Amino acid sequence: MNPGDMFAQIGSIVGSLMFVWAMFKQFFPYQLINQIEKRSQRLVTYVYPYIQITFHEFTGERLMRSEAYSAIENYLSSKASTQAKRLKADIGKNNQSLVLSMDDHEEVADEFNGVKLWWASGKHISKAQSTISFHHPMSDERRYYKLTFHTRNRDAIVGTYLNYVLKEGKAIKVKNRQRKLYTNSGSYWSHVVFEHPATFQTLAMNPEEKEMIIDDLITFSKAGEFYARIGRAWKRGYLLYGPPGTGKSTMIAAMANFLGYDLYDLELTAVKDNTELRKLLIETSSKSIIVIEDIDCSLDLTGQRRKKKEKAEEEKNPGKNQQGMQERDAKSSQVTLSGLLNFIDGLWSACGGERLIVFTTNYVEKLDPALVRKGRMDKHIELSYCGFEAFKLLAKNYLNIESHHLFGTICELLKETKITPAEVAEHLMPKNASVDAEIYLKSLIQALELAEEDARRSSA
Ligand SMILES: Nc1ncnc2c1ncn2[C@@H]1O[C@H](COP(=O)(O)OP(=O)(O)OP(=O)(O)O)[C@@H](O)[C@H]1O
Ligand SMILES: [Mg+2]
Repeated sequence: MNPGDMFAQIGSIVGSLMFVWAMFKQFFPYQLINQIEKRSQRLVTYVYPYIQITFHEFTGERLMRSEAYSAIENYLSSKASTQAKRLKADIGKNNQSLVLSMDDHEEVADEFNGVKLWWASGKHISKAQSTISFHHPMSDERRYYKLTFHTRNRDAIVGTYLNYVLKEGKAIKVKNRQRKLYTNSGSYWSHVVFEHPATFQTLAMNPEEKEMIIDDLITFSKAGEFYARIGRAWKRGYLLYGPPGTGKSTMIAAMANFLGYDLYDLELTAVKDNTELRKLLIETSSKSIIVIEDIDCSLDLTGQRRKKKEKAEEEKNPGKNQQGMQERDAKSSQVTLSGLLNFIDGLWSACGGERLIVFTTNYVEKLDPALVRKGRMDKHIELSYCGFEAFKLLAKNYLNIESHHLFGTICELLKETKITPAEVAEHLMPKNASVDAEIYLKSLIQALELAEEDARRSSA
């Protein structure tokens, strides 16, 4: 008998059995049917030693999309793109790249610590036509993922693997999300899409220092368990200082791009008091960088000290200074830097999730040493005038050259002149279609010579 005939016969036998079973069910008591079904289930488990777990797209409330389902979808997207034959493509949340996922009724295999398992995608189509489905013909399809694995691996899969899948899936989601730049007006955040092109590759600065910062960021972003173990908030403070145009803001954008974090640009002068500040800080999400630019301008950094001094004077000459103090209090924002730092310590310990806080200033010497001591701000980074290494990177980025006979002259001039990367970039910026590097380099040399002469004249 050929296989075709054999299957045809088996098919007809199964068909007749099912018919008999349906008849049987109508005439015999419910308890008996239940018993038979239970036993046959046990027999199937014996012959088919695999466990299946189903993850539905919508759980509980019909319209709540399951978090597990979307994490699995993200997790499987890379596997699907290499294994599945039928894929679905959609534009990602960042609006920039296509995200692939497996189409319905596809299967991909995965391996975890030597255990093999299979993921299959499927969908149920509900027959009931609801009013919703009239407008959204797709809404009656309920998708799901089914995980199949051998019974003997139950502990490894249920215990470790599933957690691993969820964690990975969520991490991929964070990486693919569209990032935002938040700014506050008063005590409300509003946001725009964050699409700053700055990266550490394009940031001109001392290469070793850059490497150190990148290492620091990587260590921080992976240290969740460490911070939890030592019982501290998962946060890190940076103070970026240096003259205008040395790349402080650019570095913040590069940090956000590198870590895939959102940016919160906190304008402290718009914040009325500490209560508003607390509200704003509580509303920041995890995986974000809170930026406070020019702290020396936005806060009365020496406020507490001055008040102490005035208080002492007030005690000496009662009545004399009172009016002045009240006026100043009313005028300036009531937010203090120490208040801010205390909030951050207290609040974020309770919120969880990683956050960076970055302060920038042009005048580091103006800051109260007690407030910027290590521990409060973990890392102080100086961004300074353009050195030769930084210049070479700018020349490569702007003019696409790695060496030139004028580099020697520029190297010498840079040693004696203070010029910011922003100014150098200005000279190297292509101004017309012809990209003759020499013209731009000569213009830079001219500017450097002028600056050098100025410096010599003013010191004389
Ligand atoms: N280190 C750098 N590497 C590459 N480009 C830079 C660098 N520094 C400055 N630039 C260029 O100069 C412009 C101004 O830099 P940026 O705004 O980062 O300076 P800043 O230090 O934040 O200045 P400010 O103190 O005035 O806020 C940037 O758009 C960038 O193109
Ligand atoms: Mg800036």
